[in-house]
Amino acid sequence: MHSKEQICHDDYQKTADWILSQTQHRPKVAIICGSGLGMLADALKLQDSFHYSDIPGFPQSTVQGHAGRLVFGELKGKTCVCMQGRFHMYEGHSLCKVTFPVRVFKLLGVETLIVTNAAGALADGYCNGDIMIIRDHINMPGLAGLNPLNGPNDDKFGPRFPPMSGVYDKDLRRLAKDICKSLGYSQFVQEGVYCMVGGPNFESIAEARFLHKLGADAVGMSTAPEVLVASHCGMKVFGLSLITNKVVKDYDDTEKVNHEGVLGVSKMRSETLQTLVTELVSRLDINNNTA
Ligand SMILES: O=P(O)(O)O[C@H]1O[C@H](CO)[C@@H](O)[C@H]1O
Ligand SMILES: Nc1nc2[nH]cnc2c(=O)[nH]1
Repeated sequence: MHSKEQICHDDYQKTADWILSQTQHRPKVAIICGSGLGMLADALKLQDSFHYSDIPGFPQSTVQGHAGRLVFGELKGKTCVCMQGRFHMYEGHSLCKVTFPVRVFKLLGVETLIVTNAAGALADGYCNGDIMIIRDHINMPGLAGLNPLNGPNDDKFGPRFPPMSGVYDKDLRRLAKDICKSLGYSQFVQEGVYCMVGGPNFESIAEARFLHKLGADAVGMSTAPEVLVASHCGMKVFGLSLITNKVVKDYDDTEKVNHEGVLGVSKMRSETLQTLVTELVSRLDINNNTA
Protein backbone atom coordinates (compact mmCIF):
# COMPACT_ATOMS: atom_id res chain seq x y z
CA MET A 1 0.00 0.00 0.00
CA HIS A 2 1.25 3.50 -0.78
CA SER A 3 0.63 6.60 1.32
CA LYS A 4 -2.75 6.90 3.04
CA GLU A 5 -4.13 9.05 0.23
CA GLN A 6 -2.70 7.09 -2.72
CA ILE A 7 -4.17 3.67 -3.37
CA CYS A 8 -2.97 2.16 -6.64
CA HIS A 9 -4.68 -0.28 -9.00
CA ASP A 10 -2.66 -3.18 -7.61
CA ASP A 11 -3.98 -2.53 -4.10
CA TYR A 12 -7.59 -2.87 -5.25
CA GLN A 13 -6.63 -5.89 -7.37
CA LYS A 14 -4.94 -7.68 -4.46
CA THR A 15 -8.06 -7.35 -2.32
CA ALA A 16 -10.28 -8.46 -5.21
CA ASP A 17 -8.05 -11.47 -5.92
CA TRP A 18 -8.12 -12.49 -2.26
CA ILE A 19 -11.94 -12.33 -2.24
CA LEU A 20 -12.19 -14.28 -5.51
CA SER A 21 -10.03 -16.99 -3.97
CA GLN A 22 -12.32 -17.24 -0.91
CA THR A 23 -15.79 -17.48 -2.45
CA GLN A 24 -17.42 -19.04 -5.50
CA HIS A 25 -19.91 -16.16 -5.69
CA ARG A 26 -19.42 -13.74 -8.59
CA PRO A 27 -21.75 -10.81 -7.81
CA LYS A 28 -23.09 -8.40 -10.40
CA VAL A 29 -24.84 -6.33 -7.70
CA ALA A 30 -23.37 -4.68 -4.61
CA ILE A 31 -25.46 -3.30 -1.76
CA ILE A 32 -24.11 -0.87 0.83
CA CYS A 33 -26.12 -0.92 4.04
CA GLY A 34 -26.71 2.35 5.88
CA SER A 35 -26.83 2.92 9.65
CA GLY A 36 -28.92 0.21 11.27
CA LEU A 37 -29.78 -1.29 7.87
CA GLY A 38 -27.32 -4.20 7.95
CA MET A 39 -30.17 -6.69 8.08
CA LEU A 40 -30.55 -6.19 4.33
CA ALA A 41 -27.82 -8.83 4.13
CA ASP A 42 -29.84 -11.31 6.20
CA ALA A 43 -32.04 -12.07 3.19
CA LEU A 44 -29.06 -13.43 1.20
CA LYS A 45 -29.13 -17.20 0.65
CA LEU A 46 -26.04 -19.44 0.41
CA GLN A 47 -24.01 -16.91 2.36
CA ASP A 48 -20.25 -16.54 2.48
CA SER A 49 -19.26 -13.76 4.86
CA PHE A 50 -16.00 -12.10 5.84
CA HIS A 51 -15.17 -9.71 8.67
CA TYR A 52 -13.56 -6.57 7.30
CA SER A 53 -10.61 -7.24 9.63
CA ASP A 54 -9.92 -10.49 7.74
CA ILE A 55 -9.95 -8.92 4.26
CA PRO A 56 -6.51 -7.69 3.14
CA GLY A 57 -6.50 -3.94 2.55
CA PHE A 58 -10.06 -3.36 3.82
CA PRO A 59 -10.74 -0.44 6.21
CA GLN A 60 -12.49 -1.11 9.54
CA SER A 61 -15.97 0.03 10.64
CA THR A 62 -16.08 2.01 13.87
CA VAL A 63 -19.71 3.21 14.00
CA GLN A 64 -22.52 1.59 15.99
CA GLY A 65 -25.02 0.00 13.59
CA HIS A 66 -22.29 -0.89 11.06
CA ALA A 67 -21.30 -4.51 11.76
CA GLY A 68 -18.21 -4.62 9.55
CA ARG A 69 -18.89 -7.71 7.42
CA LEU A 70 -18.89 -8.35 3.70
CA VAL A 71 -21.63 -10.83 2.87
CA PHE A 72 -21.93 -12.71 -0.44
CA GLY A 73 -25.03 -14.66 -1.42
CA GLU A 74 -28.13 -14.82 -3.57
CA LEU A 75 -31.24 -12.67 -3.48
CA LYS A 76 -33.97 -14.50 -5.39
CA GLY A 77 -31.31 -16.21 -7.48
CA LYS A 78 -29.26 -13.06 -8.20
CA THR A 79 -25.76 -13.07 -6.77
CA CYS A 80 -25.01 -10.04 -4.59
CA VAL A 81 -22.36 -8.72 -2.26
CA CYS A 82 -23.53 -6.72 0.71
CA MET A 83 -21.52 -4.36 2.90
CA GLN A 84 -22.86 -4.63 6.44
CA GLY A 85 -21.31 -1.37 7.46
CA ARG A 86 -19.80 1.44 5.45
CA PHE A 87 -16.96 3.86 6.05
CA HIS A 88 -17.45 7.55 6.74
CA MET A 89 -15.11 10.47 6.37
CA TYR A 90 -15.73 11.54 9.99
CA GLU A 91 -14.29 8.23 11.23
CA GLY A 92 -10.94 9.54 10.01
CA HIS A 93 -10.85 7.54 6.79
CA SER A 94 -9.57 9.28 3.67
CA LEU A 95 -12.16 9.36 0.88
CA CYS A 96 -10.03 6.81 -1.01
CA LYS A 97 -10.54 4.46 1.93
CA VAL A 98 -14.24 5.31 2.21
CA THR A 99 -14.69 4.27 -1.43
CA PHE A 100 -12.09 1.47 -1.50
CA PRO A 101 -14.75 -1.30 -1.54
CA VAL A 102 -16.52 0.21 -4.57
CA ARG A 103 -13.47 -0.19 -6.80
CA VAL A 104 -12.88 -3.67 -5.41
CA PHE A 105 -16.48 -4.49 -6.36
CA LYS A 106 -15.79 -3.24 -9.88
CA LEU A 107 -12.87 -5.66 -10.12
CA LEU A 108 -15.14 -8.47 -8.87
CA GLY A 109 -17.45 -7.81 -11.83
CA VAL A 110 -20.15 -5.75 -10.10
CA GLU A 111 -22.24 -3.72 -12.55
CA THR A 112 -24.91 -2.20 -10.30
CA LEU A 113 -24.45 -0.46 -6.94
CA ILE A 114 -27.36 -0.07 -4.54
CA VAL A 115 -26.66 2.38 -1.72
CA THR A 116 -28.80 2.87 1.35
CA ASN A 117 -28.47 5.35 4.17
CA ALA A 118 -30.18 6.83 7.18
CA ALA A 119 -30.89 10.52 6.66
CA GLY A 120 -32.62 13.49 8.26
CA ALA A 121 -35.56 15.14 6.49
CA LEU A 122 -35.23 18.71 5.30
CA ALA A 123 -38.31 18.59 3.03
CA ASP A 124 -41.42 19.74 4.88
CA GLY A 125 -43.65 16.90 3.66
CA TYR A 126 -41.39 14.07 4.81
CA CYS A 127 -42.11 11.91 7.89
CA ASN A 128 -39.95 9.62 10.00
CA GLY A 129 -39.94 6.18 8.40
CA ASP A 130 -40.39 7.52 4.86
CA ILE A 131 -38.21 5.96 2.19
CA MET A 132 -36.68 8.43 -0.25
CA ILE A 133 -35.57 7.20 -3.66
CA ILE A 134 -32.50 9.34 -4.38
CA ARG A 135 -32.94 11.34 -7.58
CA ASP A 136 -29.70 13.31 -7.24
CA HIS A 137 -27.24 14.48 -4.64
CA ILE A 138 -25.44 17.59 -3.40
CA ASN A 139 -21.93 16.63 -2.37
CA MET A 140 -20.92 19.37 0.07
CA PRO A 141 -17.41 17.98 0.80
CA GLY A 142 -16.97 17.48 -2.96
CA LEU A 143 -17.91 21.10 -3.69
CA ALA A 144 -15.30 22.12 -1.11
CA GLY A 145 -12.59 20.07 -2.87
CA LEU A 146 -12.76 16.88 -0.79
CA ASN A 147 -13.16 14.28 -3.52
CA PRO A 148 -12.19 10.60 -3.71
CA LEU A 149 -11.04 11.20 -7.30
CA ASN A 150 -8.47 13.81 -6.23
CA GLY A 151 -4.93 12.91 -7.25
CA PRO A 152 -3.69 11.18 -10.40
CA ASN A 153 -6.59 9.72 -12.39
CA ASP A 154 -6.61 5.94 -12.83
CA ASP A 155 -7.76 5.66 -16.46
CA LYS A 156 -8.39 1.94 -16.00
CA PHE A 157 -11.35 2.90 -13.80
CA GLY A 158 -12.68 5.96 -15.62
CA PRO A 159 -12.10 9.42 -17.06
CA ARG A 160 -10.40 12.40 -15.42
CA PHE A 161 -13.55 14.54 -15.60
CA PRO A 162 -16.63 12.35 -15.10
CA PRO A 163 -20.12 13.81 -15.57
CA MET A 164 -22.43 13.70 -12.54
CA SER A 165 -25.74 14.30 -14.29
CA GLY A 166 -28.12 11.36 -14.48
CA VAL A 167 -26.02 9.28 -12.10
CA TYR A 168 -28.98 7.80 -10.20
CA ASP A 169 -30.32 5.51 -12.93
CA LYS A 170 -33.71 6.63 -14.23
CA ASP A 171 -34.89 3.13 -15.20
CA LEU A 172 -34.03 1.74 -11.76
CA ARG A 173 -35.85 4.62 -10.09
CA ARG A 174 -38.91 3.97 -12.26
CA LEU A 175 -38.74 0.25 -11.50
CA ALA A 176 -38.48 0.97 -7.76
CA LYS A 177 -41.52 3.25 -7.90
CA ASP A 178 -43.51 0.54 -9.72
CA ILE A 179 -42.48 -2.01 -7.11
CA CYS A 180 -43.44 0.36 -4.26
CA LYS A 181 -46.85 0.84 -5.85
CA SER A 182 -47.46 -2.90 -6.16
CA LEU A 183 -46.28 -3.50 -2.58
CA GLY A 184 -48.61 -0.76 -1.26
CA TYR A 185 -45.68 1.41 -0.10
CA SER A 186 -46.44 4.51 -2.16
CA GLN A 187 -47.82 6.61 0.71
CA PHE A 188 -44.46 6.57 2.51
CA VAL A 189 -42.16 6.63 -0.52
CA GLN A 190 -40.67 9.91 -1.72
CA GLU A 191 -38.19 10.83 -4.42
CA GLY A 192 -35.70 13.59 -3.71
CA VAL A 193 -32.25 15.08 -3.39
CA TYR A 194 -29.77 13.77 -0.80
CA CYS A 195 -27.17 16.13 0.58
CA MET A 196 -23.92 14.82 2.01
CA VAL A 197 -22.22 16.77 4.78
CA GLY A 198 -19.00 15.77 6.56
CA GLY A 199 -20.41 15.22 10.06
CA PRO A 200 -20.05 13.88 12.69
CA ASN A 201 -22.18 16.63 14.20
CA PHE A 202 -25.77 16.98 13.08
CA GLU A 203 -26.85 20.28 11.51
CA SER A 204 -27.27 23.61 13.23
CA ILE A 205 -30.62 25.27 12.54
CA ALA A 206 -29.02 27.82 10.21
CA GLU A 207 -27.21 25.05 8.32
CA ALA A 208 -30.44 23.06 7.98
CA ARG A 209 -32.24 26.11 6.55
CA PHE A 210 -29.32 26.73 4.18
CA LEU A 211 -29.28 23.14 2.86
CA HIS A 212 -33.06 23.15 2.42
CA LYS A 213 -32.85 26.40 0.43
CA LEU A 214 -30.14 24.81 -1.74
CA GLY A 215 -32.63 22.16 -2.85
CA ALA A 216 -31.78 19.27 -0.52
CA ASP A 217 -34.67 17.09 0.71
CA ALA A 218 -32.62 14.90 3.06
CA VAL A 219 -29.19 15.12 4.66
CA GLY A 220 -26.66 12.55 5.80
CA MET A 221 -22.93 11.94 6.15
CA SER A 222 -22.27 9.32 3.48
CA THR A 223 -23.20 7.99 0.04
CA ALA A 224 -22.01 10.75 -2.34
CA PRO A 225 -18.35 9.56 -2.46
CA GLU A 226 -19.39 5.92 -3.03
CA VAL A 227 -21.82 6.93 -5.78
CA LEU A 228 -19.26 9.20 -7.40
CA VAL A 229 -16.63 6.46 -7.57
CA ALA A 230 -19.15 3.86 -8.77
CA SER A 231 -20.35 6.14 -11.54
CA HIS A 232 -16.77 7.03 -12.49
CA CYS A 233 -16.03 3.36 -13.16
CA GLY A 234 -19.23 2.82 -15.14
CA MET A 235 -21.55 1.20 -12.62
CA LYS A 236 -25.30 1.77 -12.60
CA VAL A 237 -26.37 3.38 -9.32
CA PHE A 238 -29.58 3.22 -7.30
CA GLY A 239 -29.95 4.86 -3.88
CA LEU A 240 -32.43 4.86 -1.00
CA SER A 241 -32.50 7.11 2.06
CA LEU A 242 -34.47 6.02 5.07
CA ILE A 243 -35.78 9.15 6.78
CA THR A 244 -34.95 8.59 10.44
CA ASN A 245 -35.60 12.09 11.82
CA LYS A 246 -36.75 15.56 10.91
CA VAL A 247 -33.90 18.04 10.84
CA VAL A 248 -34.72 20.94 13.15
CA LYS A 249 -35.27 24.09 11.09
CA ASP A 250 -37.25 26.13 13.60
CA TYR A 251 -35.72 28.06 16.52
CA ASP A 252 -38.77 27.23 18.70
CA ASP A 253 -38.30 23.50 18.17
CA THR A 254 -36.49 21.90 21.14
CA GLU A 255 -36.17 18.43 19.53
CA LYS A 256 -32.59 17.03 19.49
CA VAL A 257 -31.52 14.33 17.05
CA ASN A 258 -29.27 11.47 18.21
CA HIS A 259 -27.77 8.32 16.68
CA GLU A 260 -29.80 5.97 18.92
CA GLY A 261 -33.01 7.49 17.53
CA VAL A 262 -31.66 7.07 14.00
CA LEU A 263 -30.96 3.37 14.65
CA GLY A 264 -34.43 2.92 16.21
CA VAL A 265 -36.24 4.15 13.08
CA SER A 266 -33.91 2.10 10.85
CA LYS A 267 -34.91 -1.00 12.80
CA MET A 268 -38.60 -0.18 12.50
CA ARG A 269 -38.42 -0.02 8.68
CA SER A 270 -35.79 -2.73 8.15
CA GLU A 271 -38.17 -5.39 6.83
CA THR A 272 -39.83 -2.98 4.42
CA LEU A 273 -36.49 -1.94 3.02
CA GLN A 274 -35.39 -5.55 2.75
CA THR A 275 -38.52 -6.40 0.74
CA LEU A 276 -38.07 -3.44 -1.59
CA VAL A 277 -34.38 -4.11 -2.26
CA THR A 278 -35.02 -7.85 -2.75
CA GLU A 279 -37.79 -7.16 -5.29
CA LEU A 280 -35.65 -4.65 -7.12
CA VAL A 281 -32.66 -7.01 -7.34
CA SER A 282 -34.88 -9.88 -8.46
CA ARG A 283 -36.05 -7.77 -11.40
CA LEU A 284 -32.61 -6.63 -12.54
CA ASP A 285 -31.70 -7.82 -15.98
CA ILE A 286 -28.55 -9.76 -15.05
CA ASN A 287 -27.29 -13.29 -15.51
CA ASN A 288 -25.44 -15.10 -12.76
CA ASN A 289 -22.09 -16.71 -13.24
CA THR A 290 -20.03 -18.56 -10.63
CA ALA A 291 -16.35 -19.39 -10.31
O1 LIG B 1 -25.20 7.35 6.10
P1 LIG B 1 -25.32 6.22 7.05
O2 LIG B 1 -24.12 5.34 7.04
O3 LIG B 1 -26.60 5.46 6.89
O4 LIG B 1 -25.35 6.86 8.53
C1 LIG B 1 -26.07 8.02 8.92
O5 LIG B 1 -26.35 7.86 10.29
C2 LIG B 1 -25.26 8.40 11.08
C3 LIG B 1 -25.84 9.42 12.04
O6 LIG B 1 -26.81 8.87 12.84
C4 LIG B 1 -24.31 9.07 10.08
O7 LIG B 1 -23.22 8.23 9.81
C5 LIG B 1 -25.19 9.26 8.87
O8 LIG B 1 -24.47 9.36 7.67
N1 LIG C 1 -26.17 14.97 8.78
C1 LIG C 1 -27.18 14.19 9.18
N2 LIG C 1 -27.04 12.87 9.10
C2 LIG C 1 -28.06 12.10 9.52
N3 LIG C 1 -28.19 10.77 9.53
C3 LIG C 1 -29.42 10.48 10.04
N4 LIG C 1 -30.06 11.61 10.35
C4 LIG C 1 -29.23 12.63 10.03
C5 LIG C 1 -29.35 14.06 10.12
O1 LIG C 1 -30.34 14.61 10.57
N5 LIG C 1 -28.29 14.78 9.68
